[in-house]
Parts: sequence; C-alpha cells; structure tokens
Amino acid sequence: MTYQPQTEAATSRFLNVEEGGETLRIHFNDCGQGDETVVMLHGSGPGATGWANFSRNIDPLVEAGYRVILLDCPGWGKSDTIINSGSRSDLNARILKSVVDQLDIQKVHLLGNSMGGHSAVAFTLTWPERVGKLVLMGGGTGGMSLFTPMPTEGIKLLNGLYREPNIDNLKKMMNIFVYDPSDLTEALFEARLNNMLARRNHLENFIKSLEANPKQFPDFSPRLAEIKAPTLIVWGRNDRFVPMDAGLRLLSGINGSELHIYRDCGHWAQWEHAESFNQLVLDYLNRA
Ligand SMILES: O=C(O)CCC(=O)/C=C/C=C(\O)C(=O)O
Repeated sequence: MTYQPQTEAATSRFLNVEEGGETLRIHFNDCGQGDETVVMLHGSGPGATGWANFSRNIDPLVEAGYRVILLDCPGWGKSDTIINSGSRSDLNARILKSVVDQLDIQKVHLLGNSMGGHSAVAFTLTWPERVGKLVLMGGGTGGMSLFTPMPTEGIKLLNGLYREPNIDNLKKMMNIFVYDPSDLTEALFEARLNNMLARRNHLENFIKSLEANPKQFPDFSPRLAEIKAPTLIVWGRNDRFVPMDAGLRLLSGINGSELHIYRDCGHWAQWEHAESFNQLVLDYLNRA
C-alpha cells in the first residue's frame, strides 16, 4: 500500500494534565501505529511546536514503522500557557509522563531538540524504566560552556524575539539559527511568525518565567552518569545557540553514549541535514 504522509490536522489531539494544582490542556500529534513509540520534543524558540520543529522527520520514522508523538510543551503551540518559575526541563518531563500514562504507553524512545533534549534528560533521570533510547540534539543539559560566553548570541536573539516579536527580529534569529540561511524561505518565516503571534500569551509568559527564574534549564552534569539508556548525541559544529562543548559534556557524562557532529550545521540538525539525520536515527533505533 502506498504510504500516505501524515498531516497536522489529522493527527492533532488534546489531553488534560494536572500540574501544580491546575489543569493544563496539552496538545500533541499522534502519528502512525507502530509497536515502538518515538516522542519528539521541540526547542524553546518563540513559535516552536512539535510539528514545526520536526516537519522533515515525522514521515520517515512513521514509514519505518514507529509511532511518533509530537508534544507541544506548556507555553508552546496549541498547549495551554504557563508561567514557570522552577526547572522547565522537569516541568516538560512531568507533562510528558502524564501524557504517556494516559495513552498507556509503557516505554518510549525520546528525541529532543535543544530544550527538548534537556526535557528528555529530565524525564530519563526521573523515570528511567520508561525510556528505551535517547537522541539528544543540540541540548540535553543546561550549564556553562568552556569556550563560549553565555548567554550565547543565539539565545540573546531568541530572548529579544520573545520581547519584540516581529519579522525583523525573527529573521535576525533564524539567520544564525542555521548554518546556511539561504535554505530559509519566506513561507517558513511567515508560518513561524503566524505561530508566534497566534499566542502572544505564550511569548509574554516566557519572559515572565525568565524574570521569575533566569535559569529555566538546570545543569544536569553531576547526574548524567545515572543515565543507562543508550544515547545518541547529535550536534551542529556551527551551533551558535547551544555550543558544541555541551555535547562533549553529555558524551563524557553518559557512559553508553556516542556523538555525531555535523559539519556545516547550526542548531537545527534535524532540519538542516534531515535526510542523513533520519537515517542516523533509524539506524540507531534499529540497532540491537
Ligand atoms: O537555552 C537553551 O539551552 C535551549 C534553547 C532552545 O531550546 C532553543 C531552541 C530553538 C528552537 O528549537 C526553535 O526555535 O525552533
């Protein structure tokens, strides 16, 4: 039978999650029907969503026989908004735990981009028995860089875009987000701007969260050795948001890990090198 590409509308679902004494309506996309599930966790940029971050990765994994769940973390996409004053990595992990519990999924592979990587590590540290393999891309822990002053130029532009969400600031951020900005189309900018402006409360609450706690993503370095899940770390050599040495920290901390560094690649390996990335991930997941 010919494979039918997944669509956002046909896979869109909502669940309620209790968090901090409140009920949050959480959005996710549920794609495919495989026995094994890959959860994709997006980054923290304004306008990011599961679907937008992983648009080039969903079909190849579903076609290969995986169920793919794309979670919109609270404060992004169609999920409810939140002001977060604790660890956002752990908040996202708690939300994911409730979603997989409600879906009755016992074990998941986690694929996280940037903040999504931080959240995947938080989930694994708290519920290790629920994790198969980890794929951490441009993220996995907060903390300092040995070489790059923090916040990085990318994170400064990201925060600037949250404060002043307009097309000029979006282009400034996206131009250093990827290695080769000539791949970025006006349609992509427009879709991203529309995503952002559709939920101004998300943007305002991200800034309020930073004011309440500037360190939204804790440094998990001292606990990385607790992670037993086989872990594939993926980084762009030219990442100007989360510097590559964070990937080296993950590699030295997580015993069963290996690292793939893409040349000519910024903070969005899954998009910039989609074909190769998809094959890399599938080979890793299929490996005994
Ligand atoms: O500050 C950090 O460590 C995480 C930054 C981050 O998650 C940035 C991600 C950006 C995107 O993935 C996006 O905007 O699509």
